[in-house]
Amino acid sequence: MIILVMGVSGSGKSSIGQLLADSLQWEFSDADAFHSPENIEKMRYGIPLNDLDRVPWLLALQQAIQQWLQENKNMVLACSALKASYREVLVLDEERVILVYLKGSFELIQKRLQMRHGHFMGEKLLKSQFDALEEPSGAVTVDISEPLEVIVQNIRVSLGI
Ligand SMILES: Nc1ncnc2c1ncn2[C@@H]1O[C@H](COP(=O)(O)OP(=O)(O)OP(=O)(O)O)[C@@H](O)[C@H]1O
Ligand SMILES: O=C(O)[C@H](O)[C@@H](O)[C@H](O)[C@H](O)CO
Repeated sequence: MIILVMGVSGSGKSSIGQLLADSLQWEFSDADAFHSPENIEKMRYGIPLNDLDRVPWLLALQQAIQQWLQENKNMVLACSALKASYREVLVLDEERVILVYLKGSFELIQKRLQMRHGHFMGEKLLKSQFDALEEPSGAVTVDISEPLEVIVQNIRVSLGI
């Protein structure tokens, strides 16, 4: 099974995804590693990615997901997956690709991004992330104002794993 941890930049996908994977003793993958150098540069310069920029990235992720499913691998994938059309590319099997949505306010996430250093994605892009976000229906939704360990536990309880 693949747990796809989604949400805007700074919602905690990498932190929560890694902790969740550790607690389950599953592998963790971060969709940031699938971006082209051009996409990373764009974000570093504070330019939001558009739909076209995200196509090769989504297709590379789709290929990875397909392989994990074929291998019957248990994986946690951290990926923004902001729009419904992007999720359609990624959720290749509704029973085995499970969405976990990290939900939080603009203000809370902005504060966290202001404190985060050494990451190519700055606070400047947060508004564009919320503009692009189409909240998922039918996902496990968690409140990110809680401490990390509590969030991980809430996800595990909701998924029954
Ligand atoms: N529940 C939490 N409580 C306190 N701090 C948190 C929590 N979740 C995340 N953070 C902090 O908020 C910042 C953003 O988290 P993180 O980098 O995991 O988000 P992200 O969604 O992976 O971001 P991006 O998409 O930009 O890579 C980090 O500095 C992280 O330590
Ligand atoms: O779709 C997007 O705009 C991008 O995927 C971003 O969300 C970043 O990958 C990530 O969130 C920053 O690290």
